[in-house]
Amino acid sequence: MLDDDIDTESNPPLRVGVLGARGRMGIEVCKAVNAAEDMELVAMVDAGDWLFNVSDAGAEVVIDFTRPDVVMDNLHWCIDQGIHSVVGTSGFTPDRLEQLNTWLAPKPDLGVVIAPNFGIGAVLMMRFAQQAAKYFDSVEVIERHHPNKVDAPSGTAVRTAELIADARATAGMGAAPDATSQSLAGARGAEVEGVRVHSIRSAGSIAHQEVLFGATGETLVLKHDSTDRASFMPGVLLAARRVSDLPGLTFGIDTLLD
Ligand SMILES: NC(=O)C1=CN([C@@H]2O[C@H](COP(=O)(O)OP(=O)(O)OC[C@H]3O[C@@H](n4cnc5c(N)ncnc54)[C@H](OP(=O)(O)O)[C@@H]3O)[C@@H](O)[C@H]2O)C=CC1
Ligand SMILES: O=C(O)C1=N[C@H](C(=O)O)C[C@H](O)C1
Repeated sequence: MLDDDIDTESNPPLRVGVLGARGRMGIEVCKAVNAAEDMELVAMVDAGDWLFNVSDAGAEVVIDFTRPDVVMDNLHWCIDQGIHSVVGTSGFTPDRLEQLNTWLAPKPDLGVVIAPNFGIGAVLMMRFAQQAAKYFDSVEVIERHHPNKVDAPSGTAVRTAELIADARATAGMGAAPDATSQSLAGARGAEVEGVRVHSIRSAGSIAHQEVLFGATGETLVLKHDSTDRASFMPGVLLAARRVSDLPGLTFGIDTLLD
């Protein structure tokens, strides 16, 4: 559904390098790139491997699913090398995005696409949450992930909370009127721009989120489940195909879907 018209006759395959290639997402990305007729997987790099494997192999686009603590160094290197990047790794604060813009400034033709979530359903959930936000006084985000996730809250939950907070501010709404008092630290979750976010880590889970809205006499629950990491691949491949035509920094894949 997200496939572009792919002309494999006249165009040489897109040369792709994957960072974090031995991780949960990296393995899935390598599989998806290998299966894409218009792409060639030219480099697989994981912790301890030499980044220059990517440039030596002539990669045009790097796909990074590594860790929040290493992704900025990877991106700095890719930008220096003039390689476009598609990034799923979480942990992008406004400061980090500003830093990336500084690094990108002298490279006007280079593209970086960063998405908190490449799943189409998750992108729509965030969009719907943003639309619903101004109609409900109460809102909380509950995310659930596999037990080995390194960060909490998830990047998706943070982005969802930011979008909700923006929509509430635009509508002139204040903070949610609900009690924040707690007799045990953490019971009311973490606060992201005034929106409560709750993180669950559990065996048997992959990536799940609910956004719970409340108003007098009614609730609205937006729920999204990634039950397989394959769910992220159409979005990742779409971004890889488009990134060279998107100079500068693109945050989220919303604009690529419309
Ligand atoms: N945007 C999206 O749609 C999605 C985003 N994610 C995000 O992607 C990231 C990765 O998730 P996941 O695959 O589950 O994590 P994993 O821990 O399974 O994979 C990360 C891999 O990167 C490796 N790595 C560490 N440092 C480097 C480095 N400097 N260069 C290259 N590789 C390195 C790790 O090695 P080692 O284990 O030895 O450290 C590991 O193999 C997370 O931030 C997660 O939140 C996940 C799913 C979807
Ligand atoms: O670590 C994961 O698994 C995921 N990470 C991303 C996030 O932090 O939001 C995207 C998705 O939720 C899966």
